[in-house]
Amino acid sequence: MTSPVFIFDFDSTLVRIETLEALADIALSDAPDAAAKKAEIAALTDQAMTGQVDFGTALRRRLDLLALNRSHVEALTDRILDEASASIRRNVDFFERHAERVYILSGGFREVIAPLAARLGIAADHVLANDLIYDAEGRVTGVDDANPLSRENGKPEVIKALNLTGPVVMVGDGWTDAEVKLAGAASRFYAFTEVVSRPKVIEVADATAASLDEVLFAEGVAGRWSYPRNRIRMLLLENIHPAAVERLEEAGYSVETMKGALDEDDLIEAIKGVHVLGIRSKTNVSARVLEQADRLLAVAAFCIGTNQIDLEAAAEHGVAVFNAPYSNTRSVVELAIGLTIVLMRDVADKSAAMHQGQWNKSATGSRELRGKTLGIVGYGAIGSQLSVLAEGLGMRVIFHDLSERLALGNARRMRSLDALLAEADVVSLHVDGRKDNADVIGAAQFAKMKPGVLFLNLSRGHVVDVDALAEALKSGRIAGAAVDVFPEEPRTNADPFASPLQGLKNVILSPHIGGSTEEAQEAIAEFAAERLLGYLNRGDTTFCVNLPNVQLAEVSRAHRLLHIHRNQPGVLAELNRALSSAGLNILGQHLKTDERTGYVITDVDRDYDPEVLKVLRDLPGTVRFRMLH
Ligand SMILES: NC(=O)c1ccc[n+]([C@@H]2O[C@H](COP(=O)([O-])OP(=O)(O)OC[C@H]3O[C@@H](n4cnc5c(N)ncnc54)[C@H](O)[C@@H]3O)[C@@H](O)[C@H]2O)c1
Ligand SMILES: O=C(O)CC[C@@H](O)C(=O)O
Repeated sequence: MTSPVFIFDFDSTLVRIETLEALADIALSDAPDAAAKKAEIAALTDQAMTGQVDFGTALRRRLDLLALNRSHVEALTDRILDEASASIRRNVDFFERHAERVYILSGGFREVIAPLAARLGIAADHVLANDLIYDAEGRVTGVDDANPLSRENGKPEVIKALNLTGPVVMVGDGWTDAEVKLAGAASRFYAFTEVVSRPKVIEVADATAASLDEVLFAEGVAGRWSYPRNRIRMLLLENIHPAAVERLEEAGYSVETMKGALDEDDLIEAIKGVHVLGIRSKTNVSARVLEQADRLLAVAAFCIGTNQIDLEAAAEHGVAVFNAPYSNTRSVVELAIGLTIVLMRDVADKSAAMHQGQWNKSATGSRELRGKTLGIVGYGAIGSQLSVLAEGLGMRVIFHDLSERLALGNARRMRSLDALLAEADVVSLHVDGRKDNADVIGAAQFAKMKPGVLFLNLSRGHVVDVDALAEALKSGRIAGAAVDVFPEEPRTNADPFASPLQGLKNVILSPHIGGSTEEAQEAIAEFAAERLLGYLNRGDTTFCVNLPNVQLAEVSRAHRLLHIHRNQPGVLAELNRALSSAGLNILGQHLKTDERTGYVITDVDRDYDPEVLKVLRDLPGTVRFRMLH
């Protein structure tokens, strides 16, 4: 089959701007009547692009309004590469590979288009555009009237004159692009809507393309197993920072967001057709949810904790789970320090009293941090940072951890939890949320703490028996507590909150905000979005918490086969036998296993019989098979 000739419009298609509007911003930057002129130019662009004013008239009227000179045009030319539309930037490889069958056809100006054409590997004689005419002082006096592109219906005329052979595919956002198809100069016309969507153009188009990926997919250019990114649906719950949405959309994926968490039944409904789920700590991704998730490839916890996800069930379904293990740790540590000081000075109750009109200036029971012993339970990413900051404030630090951890500074490791509880003036919990950690601190542990101790939990709610904590506070054994996490937490800000700790003296309750700072949320969004992109685009499982971790480079001039299987004997041998009997040329292969799962990544030459893919999908032990190119 002859590969089609692709003809691309420039403005609002290859680039996300309209050239004349961008030139107006530059040329009219100091003009007193700039706003009115720009509005007139934008209206003329729109009228020309929807076919209400003929193109030649609109072009000349806009140039008259602008009073352009060479420096204005050069200023735009200099930055035009930065204006390339997102899906064009993603597919530079397509242009480079097919340059001899790609044309740029534009009512815009050749010199503005030239740098992007060069970047995409498109030869100068494949750039069909208007030529600006300058006077001796470098002022633009108009365009070359002999060029058909300066007139109404110029685009079809220029295409017909090329006498192209084989199918001709026109891609553009405007009416002048639709005219190419309507005049019979193109076999197929895609209304390109990534930058702007014009209903009148869509109406006459053969198909709508929200990105270049859609066009390539429909035309079978990138291989018939490719999948346009905008068809990959991502659902982000729990008010995830917009930086994630921005990054994922920029990469071409379709992202939907919701402010709160969903309960199991609502999540089961919402997850249908979703390829990627983003959550924080309040959405439970249970085995039942995973069972019903018909398209799910990955879950990202935009936080540290992953105890809300059934990691084993996810692995059994070949669903990769990622989190952001470090991005909010500093925020938690700062809050723990702040809360400790506030508890030591009883500031929260004193402040509440003052709001009621009571002045209680007293030093009784107020203490400095300096010289006190902080007992950290769980010396991981957060506990160990807290250790360093607390020592910096003059505290003595002791810690207890189930695993062997390097003691930082002068911190002392305690052999048992009991030994730590017996010595600490402040006990701060930073253990992970594994199920076994339920009620790690209960009545027996409170009884072992020093009388007058302060207690903090910023880890997970189920780790502490809250009724026992309430009793220990009421009895005065514990002088104060700060609790950020609870066994039952409201799913949204609109849901009610209840706890036996409410109303108790010197108790600070916070709504699970240890990691809720702008810095942390933005950093998490960026980190987790990158992990998702790495997995979707490259198969990279670095930081994946339930599949073997493999760090991978971009797929380059190869097809990448990703095979997740149960870790049972013989799968790799079977897989390689299938590849070799299909005559595939293997360019590279990685295998990583954990006790449950095997993950094989195989890069192969592009030429092979697609039937082999069916064999790989059906290999015994296969959990999931995916292909990238
Ligand atoms: N409040 C918040 O907003 C917030 C923010 C971030 C993290 N967190 C929570 O904070 C906790 C700590 O996070 P992290 O990133 O430091 O985790 P981490 O996994 O780096 O460290 C946890 C440490 O606790 C140890 N541990 C586990 N169970 C233990 C036990 N029973 N006794 C002693 N040690 C035990 C582990 O060996 C590990 O070293 C997690 O539960 C996390 O979900 C809360
Ligand atoms: O943002 C959240 O919902 C959870 C924050 C924190 O508990 C975490 O696990 O990182």
